[in-house]
Amino acid sequence: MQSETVVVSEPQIPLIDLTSQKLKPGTDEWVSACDAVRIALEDHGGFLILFDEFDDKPNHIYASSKQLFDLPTQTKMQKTSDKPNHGYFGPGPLNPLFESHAIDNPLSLQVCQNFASIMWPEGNKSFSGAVNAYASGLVELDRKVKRMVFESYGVDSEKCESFLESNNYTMRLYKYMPARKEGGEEGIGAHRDTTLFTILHQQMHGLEIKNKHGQWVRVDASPSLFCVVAGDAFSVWSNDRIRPCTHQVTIKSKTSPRYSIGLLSYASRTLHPAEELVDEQHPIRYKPFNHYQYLASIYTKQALNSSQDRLKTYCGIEDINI
Ligand SMILES: O=C(O)CCC(=O)C(=O)O
Ligand SMILES: [Fe+2]
Repeated sequence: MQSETVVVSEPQIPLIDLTSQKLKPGTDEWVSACDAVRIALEDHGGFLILFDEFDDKPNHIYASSKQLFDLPTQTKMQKTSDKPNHGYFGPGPLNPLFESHAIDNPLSLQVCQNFASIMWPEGNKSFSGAVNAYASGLVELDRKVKRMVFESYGVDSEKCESFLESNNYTMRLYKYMPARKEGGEEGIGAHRDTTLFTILHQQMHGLEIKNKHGQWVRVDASPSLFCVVAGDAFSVWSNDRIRPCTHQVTIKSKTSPRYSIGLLSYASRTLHPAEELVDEQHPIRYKPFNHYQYLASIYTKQALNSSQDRLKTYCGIEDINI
């Protein structure tokens, strides 16, 4: 049953219902849903999902997130990462309202506990448990969506499972300070993610995604409403059948901070365009892709100042017919 709290202001982005009692693999409804997911991604690079297998975890995770962001800046900065773009971001001149933490491999309770013990020397079981449980629900959703895309493209399920095994997950917690201007303020500007997929959940509205008509679609907040956006790496796998979705966050509230959560997936092994998606009409578009090398390459000063398409610069193959 569709959750009563869901209101999508401008539903020009497909909304797919993956709530628990529906959609058993093998049924006609399942096959149509797989096609709907693929078409939404091909058309818009993203879509909205209703998913309700979280019980009351959203409240727990947001209470934990608030507790984390309330810590002193010095404490929060103690968490660093060897992986590019996987550390803590404090508010800066470019994004003055935005702050974010990354927890790499949140499916491991040990990792979540290690993170918590950097933030709270005595540990914080409630925090690590909430992050681990919410991440597990999001990973389940991510895998479901990817299986649906593979199935709709007719890619063998063994290949799909092997692809899923090679995905790395990072959970990001976000906080945005209230807007300082009448009419709202940019929380994070228009951008595309570098991931395979990013699954976003928000406690307060603010997320906007650009649909295939170039319109900004506002996504309302609800415990069971998620937004999937494809990132650069999925263009490589899909050989450009699926292009990344541009999105941004606009902060309207002048009183309350906005909290949101992202599950970001990365390829831990070299990624190649799927052979099923390469043919005469769709010549191969990308060379083998190393995700973490790619991240390291695009955050250099030179790359950040370049107007070229960052993915094509890194591993694009020129179309010999042009
Ligand atoms: O806060 C959100 O809803 C989205 C954040 C986002 O798009 C990002 O950090 O890449
Ligand atoms: Fe993003």
